[in-house]
Amino acid sequence: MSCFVEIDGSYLEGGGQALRNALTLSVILNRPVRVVKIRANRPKPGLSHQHLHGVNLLRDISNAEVNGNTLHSTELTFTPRTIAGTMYKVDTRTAASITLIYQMVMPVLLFSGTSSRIDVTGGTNVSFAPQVEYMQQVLQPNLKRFGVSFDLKVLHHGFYPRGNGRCMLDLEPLRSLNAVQLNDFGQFRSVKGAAYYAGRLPKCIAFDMQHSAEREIHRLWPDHECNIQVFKHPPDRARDNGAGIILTALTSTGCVVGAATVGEKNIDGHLIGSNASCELAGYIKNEICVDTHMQDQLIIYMALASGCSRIRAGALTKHTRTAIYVAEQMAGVKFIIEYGNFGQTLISCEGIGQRNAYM
Ligand SMILES: Nc1ncnc2c1ncn2[C@@H]1O[C@H](COP(=O)(O)OP(=O)(O)OP(=O)(O)O)[C@@H](O)[C@H]1O
Repeated sequence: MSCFVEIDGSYLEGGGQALRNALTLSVILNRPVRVVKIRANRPKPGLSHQHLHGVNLLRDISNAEVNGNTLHSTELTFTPRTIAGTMYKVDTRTAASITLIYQMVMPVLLFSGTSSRIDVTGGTNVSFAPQVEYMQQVLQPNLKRFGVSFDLKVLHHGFYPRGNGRCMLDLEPLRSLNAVQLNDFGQFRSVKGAAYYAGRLPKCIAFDMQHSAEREIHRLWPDHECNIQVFKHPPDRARDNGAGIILTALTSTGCVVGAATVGEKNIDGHLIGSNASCELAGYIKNEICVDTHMQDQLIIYMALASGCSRIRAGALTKHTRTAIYVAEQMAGVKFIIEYGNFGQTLISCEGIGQRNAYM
């Protein structure tokens, strides 16, 4: 009988997330894994640069035996041996998302015996991935509740198609993860945000994003603070053209929900600002504690935590269902979903209480 847990990479979302979560849990739980039909639902299936660099970084961290770690590979086996936290450096030479590489290795390094520093060159603000500012402003406060402490520095911003961004992630290990209760929205307090532009793009793009977003929030909540700063990344910190917006809403109970959009070709600043603010307004109106993108990113932490975590989210995304599928297969946990009004869901899970074997 095979000693590998088999994960179907085509299940539901069928993107890179099943692969990332499967390998991350494989290392933490020391369970060999085989991932088949990798990214089967994407136009170019198999491992792309981002996934391959993530796999190879995890291989180095865990001294794993890996088969199938080549570009476009649709199947791989991964047998981890250890967790070695220290300094690692990755240069993707593309605009591969830096934050998605961090998404893959961060939970693992929490269970190592020492502090780690991961220096990655790639894309800092690219579509279909968390922007670095989202990681700093939304992921960080949410993970803090689990007891996670990290510092993310952006040395250089990098956009599609050239990349050239560079970040440094410093991470402290922990003994175990706390369970979290992220189900009390409390009172909406304020919106903060940043509209940025870089390279040869005109500043009106950022002002359009700012005006549209502020107008929408002020229209709905005229008495609440809404402060969106406009700024240009200086040329020594961002060589190429790029623009985007990051908004966060804060509540009296410490919930932080975010909406972040990166500008693509023919950027319409008004449209970007209004899309991001409408998304954020939806969370505030429906008292959602965990935004659409944070949902799937917290599943792995809930599965590993000591005790029962509960998060109040909006409609479940395919990414979240995929993350739940992988966590249930790999860690033997069970996620319970309760449905409320206005598309709200309460996601709960009794975590396995994973202990750090190196501390
Ligand atoms: N605007 C956004 N803000 C924050 N997080 C985001 C945003 N867009 C996507 N994400 C997150 O990025 C991750 C994307 O996972 P997904 O599997 O789709 O990407 P991927 O690995 O690049 O694979 P693929 O290329 O197969 O789509 C998810 O965790 C998702 O929540």
